[in-house]
Amino acid sequence: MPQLAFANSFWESYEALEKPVRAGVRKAMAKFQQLTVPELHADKGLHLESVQQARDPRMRTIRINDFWRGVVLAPDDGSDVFLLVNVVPHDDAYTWAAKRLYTTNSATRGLEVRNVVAIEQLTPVLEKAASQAQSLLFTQYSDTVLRDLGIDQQVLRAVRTIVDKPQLEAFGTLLPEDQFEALQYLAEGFTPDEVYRDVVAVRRPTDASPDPDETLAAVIANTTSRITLVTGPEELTDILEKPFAAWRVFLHPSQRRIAYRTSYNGPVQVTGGPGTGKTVVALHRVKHLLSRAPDTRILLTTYTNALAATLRESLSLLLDGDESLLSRVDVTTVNAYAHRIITEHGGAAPTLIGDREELRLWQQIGRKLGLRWTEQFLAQEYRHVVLAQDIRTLDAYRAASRRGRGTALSAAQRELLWPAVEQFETSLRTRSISTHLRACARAARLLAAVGPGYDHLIVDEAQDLHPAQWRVLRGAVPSGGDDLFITGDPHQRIYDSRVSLGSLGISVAGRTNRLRINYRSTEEILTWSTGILAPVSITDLGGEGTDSLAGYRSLLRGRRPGVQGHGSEQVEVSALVERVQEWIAQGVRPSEIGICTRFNILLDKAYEKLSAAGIPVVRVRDNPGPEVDGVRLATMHAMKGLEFRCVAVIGVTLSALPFAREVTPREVDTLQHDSDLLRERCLLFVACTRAREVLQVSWSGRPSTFVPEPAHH
Ligand SMILES: Nc1ncnc2c1ncn2[C@@H]1O[C@H](COP(=O)(O)OP(=O)(O)OP(=O)(O)O)[C@@H](O)[C@H]1O
Repeated sequence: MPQLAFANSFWESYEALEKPVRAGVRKAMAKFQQLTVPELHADKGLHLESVQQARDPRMRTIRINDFWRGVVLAPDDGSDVFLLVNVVPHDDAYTWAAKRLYTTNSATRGLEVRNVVAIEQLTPVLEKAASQAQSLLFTQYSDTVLRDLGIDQQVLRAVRTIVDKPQLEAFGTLLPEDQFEALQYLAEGFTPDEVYRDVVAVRRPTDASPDPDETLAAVIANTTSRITLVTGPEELTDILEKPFAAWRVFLHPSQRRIAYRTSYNGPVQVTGGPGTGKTVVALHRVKHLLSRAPDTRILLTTYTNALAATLRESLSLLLDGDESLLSRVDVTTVNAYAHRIITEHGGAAPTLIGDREELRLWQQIGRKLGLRWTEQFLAQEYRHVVLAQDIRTLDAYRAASRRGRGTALSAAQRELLWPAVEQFETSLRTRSISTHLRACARAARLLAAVGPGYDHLIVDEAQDLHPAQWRVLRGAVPSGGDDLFITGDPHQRIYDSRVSLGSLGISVAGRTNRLRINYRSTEEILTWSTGILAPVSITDLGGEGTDSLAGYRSLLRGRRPGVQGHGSEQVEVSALVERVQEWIAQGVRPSEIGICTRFNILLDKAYEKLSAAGIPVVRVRDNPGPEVDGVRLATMHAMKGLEFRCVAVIGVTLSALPFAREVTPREVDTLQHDSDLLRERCLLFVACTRAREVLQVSWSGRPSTFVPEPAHH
């Protein structure tokens, strides 16, 4: 019986097909599993036919319905794996197929495809242009170096014409995949050795010796990063019927290398810009760790309840709903975990209060003690010094470093301030209430006494955790190999937390990894959004150095973000309604549209106007499941970790971002002032990077100064 394999180029077209066409694809595919090779060739319905003047003699098309044809690579070497590469409208199928050539990469031994006709046509033209060019992108690498990385003769000739990175990217869709990727890495400044390690070695089978008789089946088996092989009928049904989540199967080698490394001898850190697949890598790491021992217990944490719910769903998808595996993983937020520890080991858990109530309490205490400091200052001192360092006595407070705080406090002032801390804590205790962070501090102490409850801990969205929360996490697993796997992006810090992981006993030295390819957004969205952060520098995840988005890129292309000012808020909201109607008319499902604002007030207005126009709307904070219809509305904070095909960020006005009330005045504390401003800026960055295909940013009156030039005038 022949076997069937799917190239990732197929999924992109399959996902966009209408239901009846998909059913046609399934039916056609099933035949490949039922018929013998001669029967396949003879089957009238399938109508497997060769493509005239095809550059690759193995190209065939099959009938899906009157309008659609599948493009198949058929083995001609006696092996029996057929590769389904695309689904294309009838008239285009032959031209598409005729131009493509599949070859084996000499270094990775994987199957790659190129648009051979286009490369032939373009190269002479580009050679002419290149002879005039000031400099060329790959001059510093010899032919031998490039050949060792798998670059073949035709590509080499093309490579010698490439002037700069944009030209390389433009060429990208024509070039064989592995070769293109090796070139991209070189263009990013990686050394040939690094490229060999990260792109070639990870794919190359260990026993790969040049074998001229290698069959198509063998080469397909080498190409796990781009091709899925389907063996049985159930597997076929399964793969074609489930919503296709590419990330379940096609990890980028840089992702795979991190997620499936057998073991690490301590905490691991994975960073990368928005949409680079950090969460995906975290999920695959869970899968790997589960497979290593039959009784390991894993804790997977994230920042919000909504994200925890999504993580649970994704994990179930990745583990095929296998309860024996899922039952060994707890997915929760750090705060919820702390709460559980307190109820399990410390008796009744306190009622938790929010920031506003906390400030009110500090205000009362400050007044009662006649202190000159504002309630903000007291709350920040408590958060960034007392809780951050787990300080419990005046002596400890006297000796404490106040690094990161912008105003000095003399010994006398500390003595004056400390009674406020004591009163605050007493007041919480007597009323059986607590702040989230103080509850975490308590949970960390309890954990230290009872000992860790898990073997491995995976932490997603790590950039916003406070030292008190890190102490809880540190206590949840024993120190040692594969204890902590930490993913996060310091560019997305939107809460006021600063940590030094090293000082919390979490050393990731020698175990840091960075992801650079964005799988979520188009390059246009990414470039524009990155502009928001251009003027600032960002402290890295561990709190010791700085981080950057160098080399961060997307392979997706689309429209440039729409950036628009309006005369009034009312006009802005009306424009929003029209835009959403347009998107829906274009076939975008309401649940694939996200709308966000800095404040709930504007969000409520948008809610009303959209509902009045008959558009279904739901609020993200109500945790609508994926099956619930309706445009998603959220504040920028609640957008963390989510993604939508179309995103409208509205109300990006001068007075909303930065929001003055959330920014500590410079004269109260300069460092806090700067960090508050940065946090507001990151908030806009987070909001904009939720968009997959379309981003629309708007304001009324004057725009926020965070909106990158030239839109901002
Ligand atoms: N190897 C892959 N192949 C295809 N899609 C991928 C791959 N890796 C990630 N994705 C997709 O890219 C999107 C972003 O992934 P993910 O949410 O893991 O990124 P992230 O780095 O955690 O983002 P953020 O920091 O913005 O929360 C998701 O839609 C995910 O399914």
